[in-house]
Amino acid sequence: MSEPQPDLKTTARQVLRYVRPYRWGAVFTFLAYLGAAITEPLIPHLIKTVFGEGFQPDAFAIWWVPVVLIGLYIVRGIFGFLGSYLLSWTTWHTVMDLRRALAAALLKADASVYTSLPAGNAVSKIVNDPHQFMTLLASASITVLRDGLPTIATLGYLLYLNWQLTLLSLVTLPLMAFVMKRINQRVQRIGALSYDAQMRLAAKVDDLVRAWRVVRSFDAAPHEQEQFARLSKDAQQQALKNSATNATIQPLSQLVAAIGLSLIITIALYQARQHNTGVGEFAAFITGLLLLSSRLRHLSELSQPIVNGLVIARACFSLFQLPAEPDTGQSGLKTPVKGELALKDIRLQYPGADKPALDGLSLHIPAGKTTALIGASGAGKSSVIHLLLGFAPPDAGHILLDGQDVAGVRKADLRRQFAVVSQDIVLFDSSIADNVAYAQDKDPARLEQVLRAAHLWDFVQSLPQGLDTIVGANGSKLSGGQRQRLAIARALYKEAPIWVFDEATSALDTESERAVQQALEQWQGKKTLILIAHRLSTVRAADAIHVLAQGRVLESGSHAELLARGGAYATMVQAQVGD
Ligand SMILES: Nc1ncnc2c1ncn2[C@@H]1O[C@H](COP(=O)(O)OP(=O)(O)OP(=O)(O)O)[C@@H](O)[C@H]1O
Repeated sequence: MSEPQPDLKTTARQVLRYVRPYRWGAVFTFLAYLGAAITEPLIPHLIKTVFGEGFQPDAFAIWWVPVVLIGLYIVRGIFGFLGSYLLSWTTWHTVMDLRRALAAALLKADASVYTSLPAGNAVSKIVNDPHQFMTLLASASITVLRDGLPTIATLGYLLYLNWQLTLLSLVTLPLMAFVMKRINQRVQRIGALSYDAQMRLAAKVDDLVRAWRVVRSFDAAPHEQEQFARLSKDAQQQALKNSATNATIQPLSQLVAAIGLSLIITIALYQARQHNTGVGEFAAFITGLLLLSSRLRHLSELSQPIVNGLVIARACFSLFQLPAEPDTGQSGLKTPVKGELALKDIRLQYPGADKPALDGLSLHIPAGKTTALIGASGAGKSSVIHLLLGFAPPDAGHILLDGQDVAGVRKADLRRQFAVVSQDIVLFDSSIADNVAYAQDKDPARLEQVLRAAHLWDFVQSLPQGLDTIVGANGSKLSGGQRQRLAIARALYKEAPIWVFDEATSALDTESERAVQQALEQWQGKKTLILIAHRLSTVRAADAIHVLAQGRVLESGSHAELLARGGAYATMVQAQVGD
């Protein structure tokens, strides 16, 4: 996310693209505010009539004044309501589309993105930012409509009353424009710094929630509090700088307006004395001018929400620049997929790593058999799974599924063949049934079958809400073993020919693990099972065991064969038995 930032005009065009589908909302908002604006010059006109004619005995009936005035404000009120409701309608529809598009960009981002994007920042960018910048931009549009349209109307009326004087009153505009330009540049720079400071704060809060157990067990609350306070102070300082810059806008614009206004009133008064203009016309002109100057002041303060809003929009749109996961595969898989895998001379080096994770690895995983991958931590076992699922392409070598090179296969087709229980269990804050039948239809009979196989059925039955029990954020209401078993049930529920269990039973007691293994026997011969485990008792019944070391296969065979060989596997078994 360190590419050069687009300028704010590009960002503004991008925002407008999202508003375009709701342009009729914007058009009707405009019309409502136009209606309200048209009533504006009627006020000085009314004053002119009251002052100019109202004091003569044969003038209009007195009751006419309250009727017209109240009527005028009722009409203004209706237009005002419609204007602000329609603007909200347009804004919220745009926010919804923006959020959808941002979430879509995140969902198709490359796997590498997820190692560098803090979840808190993603939340902020997708949930908060669109609302925040659209609110700022909408408030700016309201000012444009509420103040811009009456400005034009009043200006027209003033030109009609006294065009020379009106033109003279516009001399302060270039001065105002110059002052605003200088301030805007500063608002833009400091706004971006303030946004970054807030993102760092969001990332910290994300850490605090995720790591609460570590924080407490290390008694590190004061340490975290101190770090949070530092980041928070940083954000506050940037925000204050931002406010200070924004706050200079008002006094400066008022000063410029006051200069212009005093000039005009003096000249108008002089003209009135010279030409003996009526009191009514003078009063109308000054009232109009005062209304105009306050409107113009509001308009001059407009740049602040616009620049601030666009700075946030630009930062939020950085999600659109995330590299999407490449999916160059064109073909599907030949069905039915049996689930035979072959890895040939595979090399994989993660970006930024100084040595390859897999280095000339070759493996054959027969269909319908249980294949175990074992080896020391960092040997490359999970990296094999990373590649099998197409999260990254190998730097060299080929992966074949049923003899077909997967490089040419569409990612979705490939991934449909795998059901994975990974080392880090991820559960959704939803019901047990939702977690098991994730993104699929719920079939009660199958739910029971897989929950029984995962040795979790009795537990689910004992819960008052049963399958509808909500498991909490990432399954926080379950024990470690229950979370693992739920993840196993989810994998079993998916109709995939290949199952991958990466340390899937590490949190289970021996008895539960054995029960799960026995239950899995009903699928024996029908599924390809890849087991990764540190606990060697978990893999001893596997059809083939491959020992990995430093990204390649060290030795392969069944439990008995490897024991007989007396190599690395035999040493590992002895060490664990010794333990
Ligand atoms: N995203 C990543 N970026 C950089 N290096 C990585 C990344 N993921 C893994 N590695 C490195 O690749 C090597 C192999 O890691 P891998 O996770 O495949 O090992 P493993 O055998 O599964 O280990 P364990 O038994 O501890 O899970 C390690 O040296 C690790 O540091």
